[in-house]
Parts: sequence; structure tokens; C-alpha cells
Amino acid sequence: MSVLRQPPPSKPSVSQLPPLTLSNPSMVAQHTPCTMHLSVLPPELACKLFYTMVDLSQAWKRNKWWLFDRVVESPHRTSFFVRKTNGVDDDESWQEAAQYWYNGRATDPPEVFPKLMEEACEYVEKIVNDEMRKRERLPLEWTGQGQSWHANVAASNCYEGAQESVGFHSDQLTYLGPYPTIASLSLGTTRVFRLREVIPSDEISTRRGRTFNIPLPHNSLTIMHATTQESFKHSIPPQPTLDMYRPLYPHPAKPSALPEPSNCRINITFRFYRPDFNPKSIPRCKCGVPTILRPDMKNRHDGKTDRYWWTCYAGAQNDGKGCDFWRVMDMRAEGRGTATTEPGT
Ligand SMILES: O=C(O)CCC(=O)C(=O)O
Ligand SMILES: [Fe+2]
Repeated sequence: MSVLRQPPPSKPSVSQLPPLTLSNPSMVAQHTPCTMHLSVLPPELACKLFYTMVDLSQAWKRNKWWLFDRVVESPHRTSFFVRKTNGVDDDESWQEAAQYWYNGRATDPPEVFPKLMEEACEYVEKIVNDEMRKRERLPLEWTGQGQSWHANVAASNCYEGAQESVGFHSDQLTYLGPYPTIASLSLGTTRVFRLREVIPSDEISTRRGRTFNIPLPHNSLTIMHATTQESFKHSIPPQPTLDMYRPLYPHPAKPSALPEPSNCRINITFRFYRPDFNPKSIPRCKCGVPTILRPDMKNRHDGKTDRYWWTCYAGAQNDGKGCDFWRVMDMRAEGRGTATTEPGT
């Protein structure tokens, strides 16, 4: 006699929505904490800045870090800039911040914003401030002590060809502090910027993170507003093909030649390093190196009770060997925050 067994009780299935392409600014604003702005710089400035950065990028480095027991190398080139017009060699805090960008590897003093980047930054700041005025400030966010958002550093990436990429990550908050606003300028060939929400542990049985693909054209600005780093991861995935960028203007070094199509994308992320998270204030771990600040993405709540922690970062640099340093960040006890915020509340 055959016995018919009951099938095992099925787990309640959580439906996974398919990836969604956000092809215009209103879709980006509807589905993510980011905004997208098109044709942000005068066309000639955008084109010349693209040439400047591609030329500079020949000397940029691929980031390296330890992952378990091997060194991995980022599949794109990157560089870090500070916004100063006089010498930076004497300012050790910028040196430390720059070194950080390269996962602790020793670097030359960081470069200062090239003239055209400075010009672009002024347009970017205006757009960012117009956008921020429409949004509420969160309690731990920098309120500017009367100052508006401004960039004091920038990191730039060059992706050459369709295969160069950056994997899913959220930006470290070490010098940015909680709920930063990061303005990301795209120049050159269009690439997809991919965002995926990290679902808090207590919602994992009821919903899944959806993947959003945002094609970023030449001369567009993506603003990652407050909560983007706390609730989403982002990446630039490799893609099967790409459309070449056709510059409108010739390269300044070859003014009479026809502009050549390019397979490069330049990204410049303009960032504001907070004075209350300056390098001297960053806790050191047992390895003696500055820790990194990360949000507790899995246990976030309402933007008011969110947690951040300082953890050892030596593992990324020091043959993969770090320590177990881990400490919750306490704005009030660490003396951080601005006059108009209520730190720690
Ligand atoms: O290239 C981009 O748009 C993203 C770069 C990025 O995520 C980063 O530099 O942290
Ligand atoms: Fe990033």
C-alpha cells in the first residue's frame, strides 16, 4: 500500500519584484532617496572637464584591499581631491583622509581640485542646496551651523570600457557622519547606476529589496540624499555593451582635430567632510589605525533611532588581519553634532 504524504508546509513566499529601470528624474525621486538632474553644466565645461579628468586618470590607481586571504583589486581607477588652493602638504588631516580613500595605502599629498572641477563644483553646490531646501533635515544630519552644503573633497572614478565596474557597497561614513548628502557628477559614456535597498531584519519576511537601474548620461548629477547610505547599496555593474560618448568639442590639445568617441565614464563625487568627524576625532582600534564608521543597515528604524558603529579597518590593509574593535557611535558622548541638532536624541 502506498502512503500519500502531506507536502511539507510551504514557507510564506515573499514576492520579489523584478528590476526596474528608472529612466527619468521623476521615477528616481519616486523610488529612491536620490534625485537626478540632467544637463547640469554648460556643455563646453562638461566636455572640457571630461577631457581633463580622462587625461589625469592615466595616473590614477586601482584600489586594493584584503578580502579573506587574498588581495582584491577594484576594476576601475580612482583618485581623491581636496578643495584647497594653497599647499596641502602641511595639513596632515587631509593626508589621512586621502590615505583612507585608498584603503590605508600610503599616498602622495592629495591633489587639489583642478580649475574646471572647481568651476563645476559651484554649479553642483547650487543644485544640491536648491534640492536640500525642499527636504527635511534628520536629527543626526549636519545642519550646517548656518552654512549651506558645500563640497570640501571629491573622489573621482574612471571606468574605461563596459567591463570596468564597482561592486555593491554603501559609502563609509567615517568623515561624512550620519545621513550625508553626496553629489555624483557623470561625464562621458552612459553607465547604469544600480541601487538596491537593504531590508531591515524585522521586515525580511514581508518584503524584498528591489533592484533599480538608473542610466546616467553625460553631464547628469545624481544626488544621494540623506538615508541613501543607510538604506541602500549602490554599484556600477559591468555591462555587455556601451554607447560611445561623442564629445561636442575637440580636445584642447588637438583643437583642429575631430573629437574622438570615447568608451570612458568619469564620475566625480563631491562630498562634505564634517568638521565634527575630522580625522583627529576618529577612534583608533587595537591595531592602532583609524576605525571606520558604518550604519547598522539591518536594524534601522525611522531616521531618529538609527545606530552607527566604529569598527576596525585594519583587515582591509594589514594582510587581512584586523582586531575585534567594535563600538557604537555616541554623538553626545563623543562631542559631535551641531548647535541646532539634538545629538543622541
Ligand atoms: O561611479 C559612480 O557613479 C559610483 C562611484 C561610487 O560609488 C563611489 O565612488 O563610492
Ligand atoms: Fe559609492
